[in-house]
Amino acid sequence: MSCDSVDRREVSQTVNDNSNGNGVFTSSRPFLVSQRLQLSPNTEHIPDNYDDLQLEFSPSVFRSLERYLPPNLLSVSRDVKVQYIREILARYLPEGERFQKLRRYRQQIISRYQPLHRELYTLNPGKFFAPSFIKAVSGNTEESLRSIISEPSPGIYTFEMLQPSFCELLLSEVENFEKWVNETKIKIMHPNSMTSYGAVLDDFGLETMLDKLMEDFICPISRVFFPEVGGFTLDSHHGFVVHYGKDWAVDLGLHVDDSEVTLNVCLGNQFSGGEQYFGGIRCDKHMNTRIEPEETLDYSQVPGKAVLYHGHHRHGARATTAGHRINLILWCRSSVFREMKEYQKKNSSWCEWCQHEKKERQLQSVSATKLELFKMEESRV
Ligand SMILES: O=C(O)CCC(=O)C(=O)O
Ligand SMILES: [Fe+2]
Repeated sequence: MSCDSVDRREVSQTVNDNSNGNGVFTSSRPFLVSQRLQLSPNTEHIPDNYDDLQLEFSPSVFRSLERYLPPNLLSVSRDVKVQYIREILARYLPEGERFQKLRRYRQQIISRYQPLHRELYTLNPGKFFAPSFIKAVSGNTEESLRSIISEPSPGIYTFEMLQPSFCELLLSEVENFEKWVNETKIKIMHPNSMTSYGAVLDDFGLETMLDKLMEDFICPISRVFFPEVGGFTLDSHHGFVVHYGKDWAVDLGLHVDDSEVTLNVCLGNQFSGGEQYFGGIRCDKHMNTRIEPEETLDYSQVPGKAVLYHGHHRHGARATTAGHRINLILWCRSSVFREMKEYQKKNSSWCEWCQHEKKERQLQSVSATKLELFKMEESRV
């Protein structure tokens, strides 16, 4: 089942790059603030005109909200502003209405788009996955999974997953879809507010296949490695591809995903650079805290190979310096976990900063108690 559609908040929450304390993770992309409006308008700014666009809210709403955009977004293209403002406005639509809208949007695309490789639309493990991956998941034990999984840094799991022939087919399907979008001039939604270069696979018919992939192949892994965020109850996803290179995005700033667990698989092609970097797991409250040296990891993308991580494991992508890199991303969510509001708790068991603060508090309290005891001893002597 997929109810990602109800929740089109697939906006990565971005971390202010300057606040990580080491200055390594800078990015040339403009999306370096959380997706919010400013408290007061920039009265000097002259907004764009939105009259020619068919939008679900009046053009005047876009014009007036534009003045409230974060300063670094005031000068980006109108398309990017539209996307940003639309996603903020969508939060105010009743949930049912949002769901209907997304269903209609998908229906419109699916009824018009002719898939190139129909065999991609039904999950076929033998054709899609590496035999070692199928064997490990069918084993369904921590031991069988660990036999194919590496953990280059705590909480980051990598493994061979997709067959080269599947990657090629999916790349060709995405290319075909994007060509069709260009030809028909249909307006499609970007994967999220940080990523304008890419396509949402769920929007053109791959939702059911990806749902099955998550349920049958990712859940068994996240059940073992991510129980703290409901890894055994993943029940919806947001699936998309992202493009990097000269004609696409260059890099991606440090951020967390709107997911409990994220699967990221490189599909190809030939490229240099584009490493994914990581900087520790943080809850919303501690997103801007510094990265500890032991939390950093640079992971080089290899076609067919997957990386699986906690959605709040901060990460970004280094510049793809040559060629074209395309990755398949699956943001996996658990409605049970979200319902429990576990991630809004004061102290998240999985946030490394919350745990660090908790330890500090315990140490302080032990020292204070010791000091008091010492004072009492002193006064008795
Ligand atoms: O560049 C990548 O592979 C990571 C993309 C990513 O983190 C995202 O789209 O949320
Ligand atoms: Fe991400």
